[in-house]
This record gives sequence, structure tokens and C-alpha cells, in this order.
Amino acid sequence: MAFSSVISTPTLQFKPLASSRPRPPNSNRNRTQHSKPRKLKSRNYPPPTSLSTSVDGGEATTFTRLPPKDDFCPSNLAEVIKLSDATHMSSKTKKFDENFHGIDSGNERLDLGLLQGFEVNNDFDSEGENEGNNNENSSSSRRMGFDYERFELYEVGSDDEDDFDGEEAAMVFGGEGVEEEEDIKGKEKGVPAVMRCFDRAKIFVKAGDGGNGVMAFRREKFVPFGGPSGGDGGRGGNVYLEVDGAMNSLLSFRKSVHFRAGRGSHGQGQQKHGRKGEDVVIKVPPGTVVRESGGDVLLELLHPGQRGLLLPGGRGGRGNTAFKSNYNRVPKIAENGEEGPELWIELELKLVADVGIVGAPNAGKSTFLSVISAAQPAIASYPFTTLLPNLGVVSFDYDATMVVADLPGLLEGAHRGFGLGHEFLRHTERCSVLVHIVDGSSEQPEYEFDAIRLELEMFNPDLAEKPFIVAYNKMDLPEASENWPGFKKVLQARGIQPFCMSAVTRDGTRDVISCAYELVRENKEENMEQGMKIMAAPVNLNHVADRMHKQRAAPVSEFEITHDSSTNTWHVDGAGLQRFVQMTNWRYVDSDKRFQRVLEASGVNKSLLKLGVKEGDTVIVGEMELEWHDAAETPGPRSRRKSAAESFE
Ligand SMILES: Nc1nc2c(ncn2[C@@H]2O[C@H](COP(=O)(O)OP(=O)(O)OP(=O)(O)O)[C@@H](O)[C@H]2O)c(=O)[nH]1
Ligand SMILES: [Mg+2]
Repeated sequence: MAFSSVISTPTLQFKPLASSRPRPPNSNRNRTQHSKPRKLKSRNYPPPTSLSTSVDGGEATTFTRLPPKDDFCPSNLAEVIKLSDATHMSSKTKKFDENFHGIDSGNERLDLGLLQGFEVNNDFDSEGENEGNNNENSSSSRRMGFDYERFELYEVGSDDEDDFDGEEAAMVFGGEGVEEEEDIKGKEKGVPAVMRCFDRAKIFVKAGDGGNGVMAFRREKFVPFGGPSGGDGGRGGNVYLEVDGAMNSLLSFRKSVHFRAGRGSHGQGQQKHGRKGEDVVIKVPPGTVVRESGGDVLLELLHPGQRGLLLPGGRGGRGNTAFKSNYNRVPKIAENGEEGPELWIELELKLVADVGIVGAPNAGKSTFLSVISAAQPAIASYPFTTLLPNLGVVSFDYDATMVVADLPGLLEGAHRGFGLGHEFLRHTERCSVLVHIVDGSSEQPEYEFDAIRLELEMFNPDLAEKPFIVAYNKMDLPEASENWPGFKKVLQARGIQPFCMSAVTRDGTRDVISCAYELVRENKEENMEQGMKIMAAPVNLNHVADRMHKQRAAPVSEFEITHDSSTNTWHVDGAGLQRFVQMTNWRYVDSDKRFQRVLEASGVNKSLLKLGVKEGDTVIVGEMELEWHDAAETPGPRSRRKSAAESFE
């Protein structure tokens, strides 16, 4: 049974005067008339109502497993993707490099201490497979060798919930900034942590609780009966999210999962108010999307310097000075501080790049990026050299620059989890132009190109709509230049004008990148025209906190009553009432009276009576369990039945 009530007139007619009166939760009907209210053990005060309507937001889980044979593409591609057939695996390559556990890709040096299963190839160069690279690249690729046989078994992308839950539950108890346990060898975690945490993270945020107000009275020499002087508690700290232009991944959240703002300090005598709690500012890279765990998008943080208030700190409780009135000159009451809201949020990074380089593994994407920009990605002649996206800035002039992203290789069937799956394709969603690099030395380059186009479409049809350029690579090799006329003809027949180039010798790369820049510029102009007004409108990044403020400000007269007839229990649920109960400090004598007055004025008592509450029924409001008494039957002076609140006196 449910009942909602919004009361407007306080002129209530009570016959059997009802009083909801607190009792210990397990009193088991051994009621004492003036039993004090106690917190329910099992009921926690929940944060303000969920921010989102429930959405099954999880992305498809992808698995890197060998596909059924029928699913494989023709022989040429199959050769590439049959990871287990990789010839360069030798017993030598299976040793870990004891001195280095990381990817050294130019400026970036990623710690791969936890990179389970991705074994480091010490002797890659010695096998002569790394020709054509400069020294730095070859040293990078030496360190990037990995165990293909084991790679087949890894789960890509993730069953995020499971991954995080297991790992994080252990850290909950350690509190903020707890270091992840290094000894996790035995765990089956699927994708190495570096890859998992590069562009996704799940973190816990909590705003600070407000400090408690206090009850105090001025007592000085010659002022024996000074008035109330209890100060208010300080406000809890806020949680902010801020875009840090220097960050380019979410790896920092691998170790810091919990962020709690400081609690406001309590008020003191002599009308001293508590200090405000310390704010927490969480730095995220540009392009971060923030979601409530398993729910809606809360914020999109795109530009360096942007800052959004995510969770507002709890209000400080009022001290007894605030309750002084003409009717009550010595208020013996003070409030608890309001609890700060808390949330699990998911961060997802979508790189903010103008151009995305896509293509099959080994096509030469990283080589291309390395020759058009100052980026120094790992380059090697085996598939999946690039495990994480690389960014490079291409400058034509002072004001003519664009950001180019080199993405890990795609395979046919990536949507079913082959290779690295679609794990990193989301980074192309914000690119305005795509550059397809086609390996000219493969047996059927046009087939390879089609397969990649199809994968893009499978991932997100909008991606296939983006303007793209086709760059036929490795023209310096005889087999590639032989295939070029055929490839060109096929594509031209479909209205596509492909470019040919050799990334290694740099021939033709300039044309490709100039064309890409033209398209980026056109796209920007188009967007500017279309979205001028939208861009001009100020973005409110505090709307999450605003919504929370509104929820918190819900009046106590908005509630819903449900009845459990088997246990004769009435549940009174309402955000305003819940907050009121949480802020009531039961240690002070006047708190009970105020509580009863609020139940009366909000219409809870009236509604319960209407619904047929009986003597001895249990009434649960917020986290308080109370016992219902019809005042008419309670022992005590009858004159007190005029007000439920008075029955406590
Ligand atoms: N001959 C020749 N070799 C090239 C050319 N471009 C790239 N390569 C070689 O192809 C191999 C793969 O190059 P990468 O740039 O690592 O290829 P990728 O597409 O980034 O590969 P993944 O990161 O594994 O997807 C390397 O050995 C390069 O030296 C080219 O134009 N000509
Ligand atoms: Mg690469």
C-alpha cells in the first residue's frame, strides 16, 4: 500500500492523538514509554536519490579468443591473425627483462610491472625482424615483444564490473590513494592493467560530511546565565573534476581509486563555527566522459582548464544559537552535519584528435605517425606492436596544426573480439577524419581495406560516415607496387581516390597528410557554422551538483508510505525526511520534540492514521525505527494529547 501526501494546512484535527515514538529496534514489543530512538543497524542512510534512471549501459564484452575456423577470413588475412603461428616466438623471447618492465615509447615510459602475460622480448633485434627502424624504435620494439600464444587466451575489454570489483574491494578498506597490491600474480585478470586502465577507470568519490553543530551556553564571571552560544559545523569539502591538459591517459586512476573530500569541523562554544572541509580536485585528461556507474553520462570534459563541481559537500549542522527564538530562549538542541553524497563513477577517455589512423596490424600506421610528427611510437614487423593509442601533433605552420592518433591494429572480426577487439575504436569517435593505411604488400589489399571499413561500421555506423582517406603503403616493396594499379582501379570504380606512399622512405606521405588537413579544416569550418550558437552557449559543468542540491532541498512533506502487513511495519520514505532524520542529533533533549513536530507538520501522522496505523505498529522513518502510540491510550495526562510532540515531555 502506498500513500503520498503533501500537506498544506497545519490545522489538523486529531482525535486519538497519535505519537510516533522512538524505540530500540529490537525491543520486541517490550516497549518502554520513553525509549530513546536508535539507529537501525540494517538501514544505511542512502545518498540522495540516484542521479540517473537505470540504464543498462555496459558495453559488449569482447574476448580475444581464437574464432571458430569458419569465421576466419581468407588465407592472407588468416596468416596475419593466426597469432599462435607467430614464428618469432622462441624460448629466448619468453624471458622477462629483469631490468626493465615497461614500454619505452619515446617520451612515455609506461610501467608494465603488472603486465601479466605480455612477456618482454629481449632478443628481438637479434632475430633480424626489426629492420628499417632507428635505434630508439628498435629498442622500444625489443621491449615490446609479447607472447602470442598466451595472448589468444586473454579477455579483452572486459567485464569491467568484475575486474574492478575484485580489485577495488580490497582497497576500500585502505582508504584514499591506497596502493594496488603488487602481488596479484595468481589472479586471472585478462587484459593487462596498463591496457585496461589506459582509457577507462572506475573510481569512488565522496563529498565531505558537514561538521556537527554544538550546544553550548555562555558562562562567564558575572554572566551566570548567558544565552546559547553553540556554533555551527563547517561545510564538507566538495569534489571537483578538472581537465589537466598535460594528462593523456587514465592510468593514474589505476592506483588511486577512492577520493574523499574532507569533513567540515564541528562547531564550538562561544559561537565559533567549524572550518570548511578540504575540497578534492580530481584531474582528468581532455576528452574524458564521466558516467554514473552503469548509468547515464554526467559530464563531458573536453578542454584543458574546464572544471566541474561533481559532488557538493554536506551542510554543517546548526548549533543551538541558531535555534534561539522568543519561544525558546535556551534551546537544548543542535544538528548533526549533513552527510556528503557518494558515488561510483566511470571515467572513459576518448582522445581528442583530429585525425585517426586505422588499418590492419602491421600496415605501417605507427611508421606513418612517426614520419609526419615528432611522436616516436613503437614500430616493429609483427602485429599488435601498438597496444595503446599514440598521439602526435602535425604542424604545417604556426597556427596550422592538427592532432593525429595512431590506433592499435584492427582485424576482421574485431567486433567479435578478434585481436584487440574494438577496444580502442572509441577513440576515433571524436576524430573528424580517418586515414586508412593499407598494407600494399599483403595479398589482397582491397579485401583488407573492406574488412576494416566493415569493422568500423559494425562498431559505430557514424564512424563509417566520417570523411576518410585511403593511403596504400609500402610502395617501396616490389609486391606492393605491382598490386597498386589493381587496387587503385578497384577503389576508383567505387568513387574513392586512393593515395600511394612509402612511410619508410617518406615518399607520398606529405600528400596524404595535406589532404587530411584540408578535410579537417573543411570539417571545422562546417562545424563552426552549424554549431556557432551551441559553442557560444556557456557549458554548465556544475549541473550534477545542482541536481543534487535540488534533491536535497526536497520538502519533508513529500513522502511515500508503504505498509508491510506481515510485520505491521510502516515505511515512510522521502528524501527530505531522510535528510532530516540523519541530521537530528538525538543526544539533545529538544531533538525529540522537534522531530515529533516535524512528523506532525509534514502530515506523516495524519497520513498514517488515515491508512489505519494501530497502537504498537512499527514506523520506520529514514533510519529511525519508532513505535506508534495512540495518545488516547497512552498512560499519562490526557491533556497532553493535543500534540503528539508534547507526549514526550
Ligand atoms: N618496406 C616498408 N616497410 C614498412 C613501411 N611502413 C612500415 N613498414 C614496416 O612495417 C612494419 C610494421 O610497421 P608499424 O608501423 O609498426 O605497423 P603498425 O600498423 O603500426 O602495426 P601495429 O601497431 O602492430 O598495428 C615495420 O617493420 C615497419 O618498418 C613502408 O612504407 N615500407
Ligand atoms: Mg603500430
